Amino acid sequence: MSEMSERLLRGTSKPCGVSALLVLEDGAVFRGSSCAADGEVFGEICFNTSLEGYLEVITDPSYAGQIITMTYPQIGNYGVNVQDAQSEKPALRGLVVRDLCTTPSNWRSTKSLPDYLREKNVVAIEGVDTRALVRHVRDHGAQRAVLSTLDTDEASLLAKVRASESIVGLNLAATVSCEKTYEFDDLPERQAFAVTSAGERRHKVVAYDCGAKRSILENLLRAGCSVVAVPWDTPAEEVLAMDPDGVFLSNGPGDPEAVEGTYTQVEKLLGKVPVFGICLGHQMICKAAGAEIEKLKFGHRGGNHPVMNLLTGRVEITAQNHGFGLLFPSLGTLVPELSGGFKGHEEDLRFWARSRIAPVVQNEKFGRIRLTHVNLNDGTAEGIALLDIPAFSVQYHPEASPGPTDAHYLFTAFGRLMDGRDDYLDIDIAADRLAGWTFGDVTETIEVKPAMTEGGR
Ligand SMILES: NC(=O)CC[C@H](N)C(=O)O
Repeated sequence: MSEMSERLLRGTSKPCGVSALLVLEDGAVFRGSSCAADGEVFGEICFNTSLEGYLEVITDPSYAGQIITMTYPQIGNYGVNVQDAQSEKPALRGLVVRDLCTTPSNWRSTKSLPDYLREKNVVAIEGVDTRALVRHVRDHGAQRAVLSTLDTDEASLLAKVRASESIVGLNLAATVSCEKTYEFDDLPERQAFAVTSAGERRHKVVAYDCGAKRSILENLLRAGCSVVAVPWDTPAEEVLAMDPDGVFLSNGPGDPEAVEGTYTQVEKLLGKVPVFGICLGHQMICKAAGAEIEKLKFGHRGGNHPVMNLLTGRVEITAQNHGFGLLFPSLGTLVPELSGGFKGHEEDLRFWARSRIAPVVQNEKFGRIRLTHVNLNDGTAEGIALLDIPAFSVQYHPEASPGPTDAHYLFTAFGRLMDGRDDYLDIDIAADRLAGWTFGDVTETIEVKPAMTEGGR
């Protein structure tokens, strides 16, 4: 066979590296070559369908405890721009790709992705049939996995993975939270935003950092907040003593049940100060309200998840990264007069999207809670708003990074909530975006720069 046809068969133009093995707990084996640091790592296998934004994914602290598979076949093409990183140190356990690019081309790139991964000691495998792997995970569900460049014996790795720790029940947020309280005041100029500087500081926000992506904190600055980040288990009394206008609950990794140190504090904060939660932060509000959280079969991770905003009927294309989700009926009993006359819960929440109704439940602790957002792919809950208390949250990522920016209006909404407005979620999403994410009331005209995607790519 010619060298070229061999390359075509392997789907990569690089010589084979050290052999590496990915073994799942159900016995599935995927062979490939080591393409970054050497080692043996254990974690939950998951996949992300984003077409770009690999550095943001790799550095998102929410991936602690997980081995990520990127479904896009070539990863690393535009190299590494450290400004895109969401944290200093990747928290993921390992990376699986079809083909890792060693010769990037982009004016913003300072190094290749394999060099960055080696520098950060991330174990990675390439040459894997990622389509087969993703189909396997979709059919058989998320599970424990081991990725090794040291041991290439399938039986030995299978025994090790079966003896490894599951992320269910583990408090991973504690491992990526900040150690002490700090002020976040760092807004690098990004090409993608018409608004490159922090807004006028109108609100003081205390942010629970359970592994916050920096772009979320940056967006709070753009939205006119000053931001003080506190560790995941900071007592509510300490937070209230700082006299904030609002409390933000960040994203974070792992099983929300295990993050009791946060949600028990959130329970005390709700009703005393406006609260906004994203992803794990959303789950913390749900847990504080006594709701049940389910583990999804294989999670939502990618940049094109359609979500309907039930208040407006508009569909947002959203960035997502979660493996657990709210069971909406567990929040309380349906209030028929606020739910289009319907008396019973629907398991598939797309029923409400089809009916164009944003149903309301009566929660034992916090009164009326409205379902505001529904995932149109699988009918799971994506957002809630408390009606008797100033608080709302979404399961997806309005900050994107990476992903579409349709949901940036939620940062505007948080500002309006802190202003005491009842109509805080009543925002013309398109106008909000076109204003270049001014995060204020969209009355002034602002020059919109042509690059409208995160990172200017
Ligand atoms: N990005 C996040 O905050 C993830 C939330 C949670 N750890 C989950 O996987 O469901």
